Amino acid sequence: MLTLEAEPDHDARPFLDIDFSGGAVVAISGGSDSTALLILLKDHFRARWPAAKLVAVTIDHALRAASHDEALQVGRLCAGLGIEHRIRVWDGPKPRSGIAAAGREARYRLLATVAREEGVGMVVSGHTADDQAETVAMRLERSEDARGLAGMAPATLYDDEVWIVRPLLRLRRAQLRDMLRQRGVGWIDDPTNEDRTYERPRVRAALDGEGFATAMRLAAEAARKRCDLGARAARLIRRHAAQPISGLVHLQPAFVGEPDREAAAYALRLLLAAVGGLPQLADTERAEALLAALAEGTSSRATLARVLIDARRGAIFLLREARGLPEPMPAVDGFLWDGRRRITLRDSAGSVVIVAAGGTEALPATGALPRQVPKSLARAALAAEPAVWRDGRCLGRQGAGIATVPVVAPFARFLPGFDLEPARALAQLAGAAPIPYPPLEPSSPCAPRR
Ligand SMILES: Nc1ncnc2c1ncn2[C@@H]1O[C@H](COP(=O)(O)OP(=O)(O)OP(=O)(O)O)[C@@H](O)[C@H]1O
Repeated sequence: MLTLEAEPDHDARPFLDIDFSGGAVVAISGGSDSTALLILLKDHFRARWPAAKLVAVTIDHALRAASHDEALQVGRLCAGLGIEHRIRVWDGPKPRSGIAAAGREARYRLLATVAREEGVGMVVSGHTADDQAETVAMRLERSEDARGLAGMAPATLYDDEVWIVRPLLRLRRAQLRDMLRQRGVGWIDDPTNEDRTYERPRVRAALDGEGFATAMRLAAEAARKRCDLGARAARLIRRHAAQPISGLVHLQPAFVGEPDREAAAYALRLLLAAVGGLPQLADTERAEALLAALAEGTSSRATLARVLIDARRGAIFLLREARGLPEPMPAVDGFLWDGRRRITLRDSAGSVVIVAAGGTEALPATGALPRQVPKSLARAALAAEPAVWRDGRCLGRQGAGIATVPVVAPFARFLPGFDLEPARALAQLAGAAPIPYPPLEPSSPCAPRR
């Protein structure tokens, strides 16, 4: 049996550092890994968290004829174990290409919805070391950004609210299958897992023992590096960045002279993504080139990753560029507006309200602007902010029971635990709600200092 730099007893007790007091939703497809997860969790809850809620959920992707019956089969397994089981069907339109990614997105959305309905803050998934090694191998092949080589995080915050926890990331699939066989529990083999027209099954088939060990070693190194770099960048953001008015970030010129160049470039990539409202960080080379240009200290204007960078004597400003802003649209609860704001409806039933860019009406009187903020930039930044309109009248940032709540753009949908420190710094900068702690003990990889 292969163990992976395991902490003592980790393999035998994968749930040891997880706080289940708030209960858990178990994501179970019926495959071997999630079936093993369910069995092990059931034991763990009985022994350690007898009063906590455990609910199993199967998503029927409705892509194969057998999926409905398989979901019912999982329901019977759960009934035998005395665990509540829910089935949710992905019944939206299915894209022709990118079906795996769309399915994953729908799955997390449906799982998180059940967690909210059940009043549980955590979804537990059965991702294993095999899944992790495959993920890293695929990212290596695509020569993605080095931070992606960290693979899947032990805990990822979804939609600012629900933690997706992956306790089996250091266990091998073969170990789990052995355990199931010993207990006489069967599982469902999804034919898609063997279908080599898909990338993952191809990578899986090609990954031998050595490839597996290499991928896991790379992942561990990349995770350490990503946490460390993130913490250094977070310090620079806290030290040098401020948001004098909504949508406008002010960077002190000393930022570009910071000796930790790697952290400064990373901080700039994070800031650009946050201001531009993008889920992915700006390109490293371009961010480094921008940093070098800014370090020359001359007045300049540039755009990168939907952000206008305005450097002038004594200040650098970042604001969302005016191009490509969302069209006016009806307000929908939970909608991520331009990647930067979450629309929340409190009590606006029935009223037709449009959220559109163009909040210049919200511009404070010139006297109220902080001294270092040029009026033209303030105006441009506020024009790229959302505003609530009703019957042709602008109600400002909020009104008619609608609020446009700031979120940390690169992490608004998925915040991998590796990135908690920079996400916290960006949340503070944007005036977003503080990011909740993961349900992990502080000794876990990337659990933040409290
Ligand atoms: N249809 C589904 N319903 C609920 N959870 C799912 C579903 N598909 C995947 N998951 C969750 O995501 C994890 C990883 O997904 P992946 O596609 O690798 O699993 P799988 O091959 O379908 O099944 P398993 O991981 O159980 O062997 C699963 O272990 C499970 O926790």
